[in-house]
Amino acid sequence: MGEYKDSLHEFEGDSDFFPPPPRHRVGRERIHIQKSSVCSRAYFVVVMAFFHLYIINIIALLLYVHYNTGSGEQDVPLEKSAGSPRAVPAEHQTPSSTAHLSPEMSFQLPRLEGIRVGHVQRVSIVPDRTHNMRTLSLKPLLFEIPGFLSVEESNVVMQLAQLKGLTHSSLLTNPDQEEQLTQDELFSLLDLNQDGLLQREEILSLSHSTDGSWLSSYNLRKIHTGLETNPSGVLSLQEFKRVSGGVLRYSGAAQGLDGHTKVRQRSTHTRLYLGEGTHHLLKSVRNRVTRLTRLPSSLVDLSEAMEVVRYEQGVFSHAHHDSSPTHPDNSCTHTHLAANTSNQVACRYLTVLLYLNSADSGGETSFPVADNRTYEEEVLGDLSQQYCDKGNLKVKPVAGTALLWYNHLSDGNGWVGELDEFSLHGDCLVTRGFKWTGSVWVNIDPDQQRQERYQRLVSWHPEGHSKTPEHGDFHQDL
Ligand SMILES: O=C(O)CCC(=O)C(=O)O
Ligand SMILES: [Fe+2]
Repeated sequence: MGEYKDSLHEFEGDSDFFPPPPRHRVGRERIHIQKSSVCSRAYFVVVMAFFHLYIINIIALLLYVHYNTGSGEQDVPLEKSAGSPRAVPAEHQTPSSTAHLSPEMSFQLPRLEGIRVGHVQRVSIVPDRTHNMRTLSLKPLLFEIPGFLSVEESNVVMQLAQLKGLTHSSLLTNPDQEEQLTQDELFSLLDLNQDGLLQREEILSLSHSTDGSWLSSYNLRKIHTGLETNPSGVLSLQEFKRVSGGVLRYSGAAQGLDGHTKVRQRSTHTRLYLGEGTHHLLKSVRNRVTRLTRLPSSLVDLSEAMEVVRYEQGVFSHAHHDSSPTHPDNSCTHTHLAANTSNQVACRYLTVLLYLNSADSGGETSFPVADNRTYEEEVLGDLSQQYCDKGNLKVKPVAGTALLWYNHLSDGNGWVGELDEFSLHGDCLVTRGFKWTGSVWVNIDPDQQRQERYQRLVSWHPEGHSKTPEHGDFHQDL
């Protein structure tokens, strides 16, 4: 402190040394002007700096909002171009626009974002209007789109299905076929990867067979318990026969809830082709699915035909997955032409389920483990109808509403990854009236190269040009 004072005094002394500035007005003003110009320059620099920062912030904010809400992108379908998805304005998209995957490009499948449960985003699936899409769950990634079809359009789809003719699934037409599947055959059906052993994933995923029959919860539990208590954690054919103890039956008419197989009964179905040459409404359904999912149209175009199902009162199906676990030994039913393996499984990357009417009562679609992280422990034993009462999420059928969910996770590189076990779902008992649905499955092989080989194969043309695939015959009778 003392030092400070001294130096201060020194300074004061020094200042006395200099003659005081002339005490006239002009001099004082000049000094004043110099000071204020320095101040205003500094002030100007600071203000400009803040102004620039402000502008930069605004630009950054606008960019953030643009890219995070997908504004502009939300309303357009994606088409593949030069190796990356490119936004194509809705009005430029034609029903025949195709986006072919090419082997030299590492294409990434666009995937919708759920953000959070209850989040609503606007989507454009038909020109000149938008729809609300609500996130129902994140695991599985599941959305609801009311008004995907108008009520009139839904009626037309039901009429088209009736015109085509609705049939019972082949195994169910003859109740005498009940005992026709032996345990060996059933084992072979369950053994998805055909390695001669039943793994837990196989039992979890294949409670659903391609013929529309379902294993009962009783049988599933029995097999699962046998598998869990087996030290090896898998079941050979002999072990399978031992644990299933002869009571196992696979197909046939319903046998009540006494623990035996109960199958989807009194439901009839047909397939409606969505490709070129079909009814314009069905082509429009395909285009809406393409625009909603933002997948390349070639993937949607080459997918299986829409399945229309009519459920009568008293009908339900057990919980199941629409797709199959990814396994190198499996080939997808849709791409097996381009594969060497003999084991074919359904590869359905996503499902778009259309409610064609509002069932009078019951008939909800239940996702028993949606967003439930404790599912492993509690669900498998409850794959019977109880999943309806206990299910985490139940969606009531409303005419024209569509559900979209992903049956597979992403593999982290923008392609199809593991089966999402949380996509387990089933339809609850229709307690009054009828229920009509249309299921559109987009088939994508988890093996990207095989998918590409397949697409090259089906779009091959004798003149050497790859053309829009003419696959009418190919899919007509799926
Ligand atoms: O009808 C439903 O609610 C679900 C139908 C379904 O899951 C299916 O057909 O795979
Ligand atoms: Fe399903």
